[in-house]
Amino acid sequence: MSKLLIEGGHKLKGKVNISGFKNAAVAIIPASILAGDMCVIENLPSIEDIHVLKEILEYIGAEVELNQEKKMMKVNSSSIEECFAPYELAKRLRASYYLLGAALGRFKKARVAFPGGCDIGTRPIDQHIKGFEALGAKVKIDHGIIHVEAEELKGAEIYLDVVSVGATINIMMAACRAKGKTIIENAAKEPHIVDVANFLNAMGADIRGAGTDVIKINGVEEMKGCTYSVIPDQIEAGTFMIMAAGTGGDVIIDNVIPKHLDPITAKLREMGVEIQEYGESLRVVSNNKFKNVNIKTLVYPGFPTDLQQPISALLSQAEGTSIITETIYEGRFKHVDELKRMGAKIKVEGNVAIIQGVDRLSGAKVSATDLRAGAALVIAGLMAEGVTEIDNVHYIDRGYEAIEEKLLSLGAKIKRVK
Ligand SMILES: CC(=O)N[C@H]1[C@@H](OP(=O)(O)OP(=O)(O)OC[C@H]2O[C@@H](n3ccc(=O)[nH]c3=O)[C@H](O)[C@@H]2O)O[C@H](CO)[C@@H](O)[C@@H]1O
Ligand SMILES: C=C(OP(=O)(O)O)C(=O)O
Repeated sequence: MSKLLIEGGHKLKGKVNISGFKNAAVAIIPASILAGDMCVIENLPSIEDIHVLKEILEYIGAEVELNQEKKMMKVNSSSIEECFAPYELAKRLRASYYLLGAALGRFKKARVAFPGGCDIGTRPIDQHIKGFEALGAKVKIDHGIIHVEAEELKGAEIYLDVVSVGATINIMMAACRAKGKTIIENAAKEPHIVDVANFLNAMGADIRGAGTDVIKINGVEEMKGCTYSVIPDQIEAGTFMIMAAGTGGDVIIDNVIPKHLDPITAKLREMGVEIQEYGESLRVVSNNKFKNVNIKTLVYPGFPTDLQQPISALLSQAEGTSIITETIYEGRFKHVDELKRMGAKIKVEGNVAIIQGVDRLSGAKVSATDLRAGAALVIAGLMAEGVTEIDNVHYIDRGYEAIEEKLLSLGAKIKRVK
């Protein structure tokens, strides 16, 4: 088991390159099986979730070559005959459920055990099921396995009761191979929805409207392989912006799509952080003094829930009282008890965290309870006086490529120990 040791109080300076978007990549890899052909996926982040997906695709019979140096994966899915992802594999990440939509589209059938992912509250899949059923599939849950099967998939109008990233992507994938037109209303608009739709279109799908709340998909008879490059990681970029701010740093966050970062940029500016935008990069300059702000997590283009935990670490050193309202996941405050070990003053009442800023956090032994909780603790460790020791680093490795190397190159004092 690895731990991260961080000596706080060092200003981050320099330039950091943002990797490919985890949440887009983990959908694009399963989506690649829709074609039954060779797909080349570029700009992949080197993170644990990608390795797990490689194992799953190989298990179901695909030929997969992952070139870490080139950040590229080749998937030849022509040899897959059916899709069964057992518990041991499916539970290792959330995105295993994308095999349902992709395999339903291609084979009209799939069996996938319930997915895993971060424990941040209840994560139902009723909207995925509603979408598959609307397309004509029968869905059965038996001994922890989700079975989907259709004689024929037919385009349908589907109104999502809840705006769901996963359900939007899953339905979009299955609908690519349905007969006729599917319309998803109240669809999610996150940047990775657009990226997955662009990838599917590059494979020959006919999807319009991704990025708005109405997505129209005309089913196609055939799809083909393609080469595609994943967009930069909005959440990794936001995390580094917060790290730069929290250390009173001056950092260029390179290889980003600044528009995707607008909700974070706006909040950091409100807190008094200076942010300049240049084409594909942002410069974050901070004087280490932060005004209190209120934040409500919302679907895109609102403030992303995935950055709620990281920014709460920063707010723990802001002037006065800040209030965070978490509207997406009721269990996303597990990091608060860990921040309290470091001297943060935070009270959680239901889905609201009331943060009373303190002058300085102090390094302590803490534990990552999930991916973004881990990121929050790294931020707290960088800001704190003394040494912070973070265990359960495997959560962080699920979603951040080479976090300590990137931080070391910016002047942080961080080391991984076994
Ligand atoms: C791999 C991936 O991309 N993960 C992201 C994805 O997760 P994920 O796709 O699982 O999250 P959803 O967008 O589906 O969930 C949003 C909300 O909808 C609810 N819901 C969802 C599906 C459903 O069938 N029924 C239902 O009620 C969930 O409980 C939650 O409250 O979007 C989340 C919200 O931006 C992010 O935190 C995750 O990082
Ligand atoms: C919650 C997250 O991931 P997942 O949905 O893969 O658990 C995340 O990326 O913050």
